[in-house]
Parts: sequence; C-alpha cells; structure tokens
Amino acid sequence: MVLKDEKKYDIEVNDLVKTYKGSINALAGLSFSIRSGTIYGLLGPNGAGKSTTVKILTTLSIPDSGEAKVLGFNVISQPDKVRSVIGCVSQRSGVCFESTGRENLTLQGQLHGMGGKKLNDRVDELINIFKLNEAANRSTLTYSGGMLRKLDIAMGIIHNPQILFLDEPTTGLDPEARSALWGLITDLSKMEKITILLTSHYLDEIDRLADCLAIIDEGKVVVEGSPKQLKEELKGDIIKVEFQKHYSNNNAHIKNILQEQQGVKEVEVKGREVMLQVSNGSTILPNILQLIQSLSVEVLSVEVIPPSLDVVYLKYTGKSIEI
Ligand SMILES: Nc1ncnc2c1ncn2[C@@H]1O[C@H](COP(=O)(O)OP(=O)(O)OP(=O)(O)O)[C@@H](O)[C@H]1O
Repeated sequence: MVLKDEKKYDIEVNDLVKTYKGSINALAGLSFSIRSGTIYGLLGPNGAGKSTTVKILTTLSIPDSGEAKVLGFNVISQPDKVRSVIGCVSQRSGVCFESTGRENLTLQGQLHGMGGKKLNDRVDELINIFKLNEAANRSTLTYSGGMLRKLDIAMGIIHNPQILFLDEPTTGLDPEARSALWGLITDLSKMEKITILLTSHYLDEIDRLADCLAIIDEGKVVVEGSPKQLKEELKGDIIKVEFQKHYSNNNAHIKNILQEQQGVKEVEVKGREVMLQVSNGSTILPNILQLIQSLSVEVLSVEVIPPSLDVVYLKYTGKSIEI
C-alpha cells in the first residue's frame, strides 16, 4: 500500500490487474502516484509489467480491474481527455524514414491539429532544445540511434503535453548518447514543466533522473521512494564474499556465526556466495575475513559494495536486476 500526502498528483494508479492470454499475470495489483512536475521512475526487469502499465495509462490497453487516472481523467471512461494531455514515446520508434527530422515534427504537430506559425515556431523550438539544428533538414535515414531517440522524444512533446511517458528511452544507445539524453530529459522536466513517467531497467538511469521511483517485480510495487531515501535506508554497505567451493553442509553454521558479529545486520548465504549487510564495510571487513578463515573456508573474492540502487534492488527483490 502506497501512502499519499496532500501534494498534487498527476497520475494515480490503484490496484491495477492485467492478465494476458495464457494466464500471464502482467500486473498483479499495481499502485503508485506521481506528483506534478516530477520525474517518476518505474524500475524492473524484463517482463515486470512496465510497458503494460504505460499501455494502460496511455489508453492503449484496458486493465482487468483497478483504476488509473491521468490529470484526474479516468483512463477507461475518459480516454479522449487522457490522450489530449499526454505525450508518449514508446520503445519502438515512430519516426518516418522517408522524411527529414523537420518534416517528421511538422507532420506529428499536424496530427495533433496544430498548424501555421504556431507549429513552425514549436518545430524550431524543439529542434533547438534537442540540438538537431544541423540534421533537421536531412533524411532521418542518416541519423544515429541517439539522434533518432531525440527526434522521437521531440515528436512526443510537439503538442506541449502536461504528462510524458518515456518507455525505456535509452535502450540500445551508446553511453555518450545516453548521457546526452539524460541531460535533455532533466531539462525538459524543468523547462517545459512536464510530469514524466520513465520506465527503465537501467539502475543508473533511474538513479540519475528520477525524483521518485518504484521498483516493480512480477506486476507489483515492492518499494517506493526517492533514490536518495532508498539508498539511505540501507544504512551501510554490503560485503560480498565468494568461496572457492560450495560448502553446502556448512551454510547454516556460517550464517549463524557471521550474524552474531557486531555491525552485521543481515546475512544471506547462497551457493558459494555470502552477502552481509553491515554498518561500515571497510571497518568490519578484516574481522569477517578472519572469522571465515577460522571456519576453514577458502575465500575466492571479496567486495565491499557501497549503498546503491543495485543493493536496494537486491534487498527488496532478493535478486540482481537481469537485462
Ligand atoms: N500482448 C501480450 N500478450 C501476452 N503476454 C504479454 C503481452 N504483452 C506483455 N505480455 C507479458 O506480460 C508480462 C509483462 O510484460 P511487459 O512488457 O509489461 O513487461 P516490461 O516490464 O515492460 O518488460 P520489458 O522491459 O521487457 O519491456 C510479460 O510476461 C510479457 O511476456
């Protein structure tokens, strides 16, 4: 259950359930709310239900049960109202490759009923914001992956929507193009005052961009908060120790002994790996290693992992995010 305060929410999702043919439970009671003017990240592995959520919120799919509102409009009973206030950039590019960037933007504006000077000015403005000036009059067949994503996003906001959905916007881009796009997305939320729902399976992307995030797993929100808040809640580091061999008979014993040590909060032993949640990794590490060695267990590698969204993800889902 996600608690809400008195602030204004642009998106409210309550207990959404969606099952596809073949009994695939894409959403199993998903709830979250997004504050006006913020970037909200939905983080989850492939198949967690991120795209299904975006499809429902953009009126492209209907849930089996539950309710969702965008700017107060119900996605099921008021789909036209919802469509009039949103922009959406899906994983598949909507760019027409027979046209230039400028032509794509103009056509997209016309589809939204725009025209004349207002549309031309908006096209120029977006070409400037997205730094596509040099390429604007070239065929989009000559664009790089990063340029195409920029054009896709520019097309998604041509009509000045109040809400923007970005479904995995940087998948497949090289690090330089991803970083450039991150800067643009942050600027957009501030300059154009757009509320953005961003889905991603990149932890660094959500960490960098989101004011608030929800980790979703198997169609449900498992935890919600700002990246800073979630990392601070970990109150310490993770020590990851890998053994030479699998000491399966000894796992419970190793766990009990480590758990009794001062500064150790949680211990998980899986196969050849031990994960310890500790208050201060570097201070406690020598003691931990000494203890493990006294149990005649040979250590292959040791790592102290500072608080990060990877660790938050691991803590709440019990697994590493797999792409
Ligand atoms: N049209 C469909 N028909 C049947 N099953 C579907 C359909 N669309 C999605 N699914 C299934 O629903 C589950 C959730 O899929 P969804 O695409 O929402 O996840 P996702 O988190 O967006 O994943 P990805 O990061 O890979 O895009 C998956 O098991 C997927 O295979």
